[in-house]
Formats: sequence, C-alpha cells, structure tokens
Amino acid sequence: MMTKVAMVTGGAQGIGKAIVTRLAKDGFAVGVADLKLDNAKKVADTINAGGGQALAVEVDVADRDSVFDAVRKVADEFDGFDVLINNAGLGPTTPIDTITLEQFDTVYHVNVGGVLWGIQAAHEQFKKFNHGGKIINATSQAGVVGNPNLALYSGTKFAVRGITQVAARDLAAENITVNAFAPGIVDTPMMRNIAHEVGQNAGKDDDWGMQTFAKDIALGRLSQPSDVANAVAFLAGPDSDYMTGQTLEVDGGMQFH
Ligand SMILES: NC(=O)C1=CN([C@@H]2O[C@H](COP(=O)(O)OP(=O)(O)OC[C@H]3O[C@@H](n4cnc5c(N)ncnc54)[C@H](O)[C@@H]3O)[C@@H](O)[C@H]2O)C=CC1
Ligand SMILES: CC(=O)C(C)=O
Repeated sequence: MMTKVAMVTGGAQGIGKAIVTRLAKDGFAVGVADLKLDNAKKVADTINAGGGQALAVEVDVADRDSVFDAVRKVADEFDGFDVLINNAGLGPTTPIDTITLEQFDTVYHVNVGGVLWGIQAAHEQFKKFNHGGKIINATSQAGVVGNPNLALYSGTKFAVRGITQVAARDLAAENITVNAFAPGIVDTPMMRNIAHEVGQNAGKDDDWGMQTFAKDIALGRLSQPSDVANAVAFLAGPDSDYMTGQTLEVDGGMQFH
C-alpha cells in the first residue's frame, strides 16, 4: 500500500508538533510546516531519527503563495498528498477597546486566510493526484462559545467552522472531507501566554489567568497536546471517512451540544 502523505501547519510546536509526531507514528510521511524553520527541522529530525519520514518546510500561512509552495514541496518530496491539517494560528489577548486595525489584519490573515489558502493548495494536489483527500482545520472551544478577552481570536475561530462547513459541501463530490477540531485549554506556549496576559490585566498571577479559562473543564484537568493529536489522528484516518463538515470538540467537557 502507498504511504499516505500529510502536512501540518504550525507543526514545530504545541498542538501541531503533537499532531505531526502522531501522524508519523501512524505511518504517514509528514510535512512539518512552520514560520520557524529551525524549530520545524528539529521536529522533522526527531521523526526521521525514529524511523519515520518527515520534511521540514518554511511557510507563512498568511501568504497564499507561501502556502501553495509549502504544500507543493511536501507533495513533490513524497510523491503524493492526502491530508492537510490547517493548525497554525495566533491567539492574542484583545479586550474590546484595545483592538487595532493592524491586529485585526494580522490575526484574520493567519487564522482565517491561512485556512482558506490551505484548502485551495490541498485541493490543487488532490486534483493533480486524481483522488480525494482530507482537510482538517483548527478551531477552538472559543470558536463555539465566545470567550472573554478574545474577541479577535474567537471571531476567527467561528469563521473557521463556517468555512469548514462550506468547503465540506463544495468539495464532497470530489471525495474530499473537510472537518475541524476544537481543543479546549491546552498546555502550550499560546495558552500560557494568554493566561499570563489575562492574569496581568487583572493584577493576578498566571495560574489565576489559566483558571479563568480552565475552571469549567468537566474532566478537571488541562489538556495536553497529545489529547488533541489523538482526535486529529481519527479525523486523518479511514475511521472518519463518513464524516464531513463537522467540528470535533476535544475539550475535556467544556461545551456540550
Ligand atoms: N493552546 C490552546 O489551548 C488551544 C489552541 N487552539 C488552536 O490550536 C492551534 C495550535 O495552537 P498552539 O499549539 O497552542 O499554538 P502555539 O502558539 O503554541 O504554536 C503555534 C505554531 O504555529 C506557528 N505559526 C504561527 N504563525 C504562523 C504562520 N503565520 N505561518 C506558519 N506557522 C505559524 C508558530 O511558529 C508555532 O510553531 C491554533 O490554531 C490554536 O488557535 C485551539 C484551542 C485551544
Ligand atoms: C486559546 C483557546 O483556543 C482557548 C482559550 O480556547
């Protein structure tokens, strides 16, 4: 059987690193795509040293050409393309009155633009290889329910769910599924930074900032990146073939529907 090929944006750190590492273990040849190429190389080196197949590629997901280039490089290197995980994102703390035009542009170009360009670039490869594929987008529990202090971020993550639903309908006839995953409060540099800023704004410490978000997790613990990677592995594999347009919430029981 041909080795399947997947690329993960933001694969050098946090949730993306856990996803790319898990997919390599599941037998995928993987592209580790990140703005920080040195960090992506470290992740790819570790996967290759462990017997997997990985290629580090530089990408700025806000730049359409850069996304197309990265996807093409991974597809050319492994002679195939099957799964794209649009994981890269920015999570600034943005109390309503502090939001600037520059922040708006930056966050929407990365979190929303990056997903759109990723869908287009993956579609190009699926057509080239004449088969379907899977596109998996990172939203958040904050894209299901608005979270305090995160107006820009929550707005972009709601948009990701909308784009996921539309792309699922538009691409279904080509046997392409499009789903999203919605993590909760995951112990990564992004979340630690949010906790720090929210704590500071309230004159409190980082733990207080983290608890502002984590207090309603039914399972009573913060998420590790591997919790999310487990669910994404399901979305990337054949057991999710009959799912499209869905958002899989992996939040330890924060939002119930
Ligand atoms: N940490 C959390 O609690 C949650 C995170 N998420 C989402 O999961 C995804 C990953 O989050 P984390 O791992 O926590 O983030 P992180 O900030 O720890 O890591 C993000 C990675 O993306 C890369 N990146 C940033 N901008 C980029 C760009 N323009 N182009 C390419 N790469 C870029 C960074 O270099 C970094 O390696 C994001 O979309 C985030 O919104 C969703 C829910 C909760
Ligand atoms: C950063 C994030 O996605 C949260 C707080 O849900």
